Amino acid sequence: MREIVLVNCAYDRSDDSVFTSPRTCERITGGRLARDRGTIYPHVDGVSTEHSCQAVCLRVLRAERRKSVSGETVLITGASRGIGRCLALEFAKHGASTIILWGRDEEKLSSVKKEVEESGKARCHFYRCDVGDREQVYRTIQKVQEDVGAITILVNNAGVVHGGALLETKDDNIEDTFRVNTLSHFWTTKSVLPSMLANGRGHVVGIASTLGLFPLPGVSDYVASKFSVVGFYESLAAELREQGHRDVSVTCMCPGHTTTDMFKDLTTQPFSLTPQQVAEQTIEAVKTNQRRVILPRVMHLTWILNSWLPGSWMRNVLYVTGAMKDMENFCAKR
Ligand SMILES: NC(=O)C1=CN([C@@H]2O[C@H](COP(=O)(O)OP(=O)(O)OC[C@H]3O[C@@H](n4cnc5c(N)ncnc54)[C@H](OP(=O)(O)O)[C@@H]3O)[C@@H](O)[C@H]2O)C=CC1
Ligand SMILES: CC1=C(/C=C/C(C)=C/C=C/C(C)=C/C=O)C(C)(C)CCC1
Repeated sequence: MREIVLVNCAYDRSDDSVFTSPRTCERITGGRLARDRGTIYPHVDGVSTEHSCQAVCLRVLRAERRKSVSGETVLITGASRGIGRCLALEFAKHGASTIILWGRDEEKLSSVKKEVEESGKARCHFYRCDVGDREQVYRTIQKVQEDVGAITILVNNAGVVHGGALLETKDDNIEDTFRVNTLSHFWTTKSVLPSMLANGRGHVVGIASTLGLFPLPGVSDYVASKFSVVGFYESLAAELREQGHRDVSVTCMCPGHTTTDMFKDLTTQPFSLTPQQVAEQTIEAVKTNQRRVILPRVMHLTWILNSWLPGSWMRNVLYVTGAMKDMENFCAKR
């Protein structure tokens, strides 16, 4: 691990990154750190200020912190299709030794297992598990640990959307949304965390959504479930840090609209992502220990403006871009 002293930096509290100033870093530190000018260091430890620092030295442990996923045992929920399937293939491509797929459709899981095994050297197993059922999650995790051993990377990806205006949404659907999109993250994480802490090695990843940061109309249960899950990862990251467990990391991914089955009726979205892009960025986030990732990056702006500007701003943008019409169609089909 390399230790660098950075001078004249800005610290971004949202993702723990430090930006070095392009001009003054060189002047103050001399030639030694010239190559660090204008660099962004993600996920920096040991920063005690939240503001721009003028000529303040920060001790930064970095670069060699970048980890590899090679040899890891990765459990992915909701891996039968969409983002989960791409995550399985991508982890295999990046050298994970064992991939464990969870879902409810055994036929589809079996076909993803085949794809993973054909794509490289990873071993792959699949288990039928409804993540919305707490007892099933506990039973299945135990079976996985007996069959395969300790899970070192957990990706909570499974999700559902029912959608529709609140008064037209069935109570059962609201409960299902919370069971799958939110509560399941508690059950799976509680099950794998003890072995991660005991082994001093692990990473818990949650696939949340930009809808966990700002709302859209017509999907209030989905939005609320994602806001909750973003809160879960924020709090868990803080808790592990406070307890001194620096070898177990937490990442919360917040992708915007992605071209899978889930929101396939949102047809005219600008800035849509492919599931492959989300999978690639997730692996990059794991390797660089990022706590929260918002995709595409332009959505940072939406999130900030939504907090600062009146609600009518967002409404107008959604009308002008056609996103509101799309949401209406989406709801009408539910
Ligand atoms: N699509 C989008 O625009 C975005 C999606 N996301 C999030 O990404 C994640 C993946 O979504 P995406 O790939 O698009 O969706 P898909 O609908 O394509 O896939 C959802 C996956 O979740 C699984 N799943 C659903 N319910 C359960 C359950 N009760 N138990 C176990 N598995 C279950 C499905 O498996 P099964 O075969 O069992 O149904 C499927 O594998 C979700 O959490 C979603 O909220 C985030 C941002 C944008
Ligand atoms: C807010 C906003 C937009 C729409 C975002 C949408 C429609 C996001 C959908 C996200 C989904 C479906 C997430 C699922 O989890 C635009 C038009 C890009 C312009 C900038 C402001």
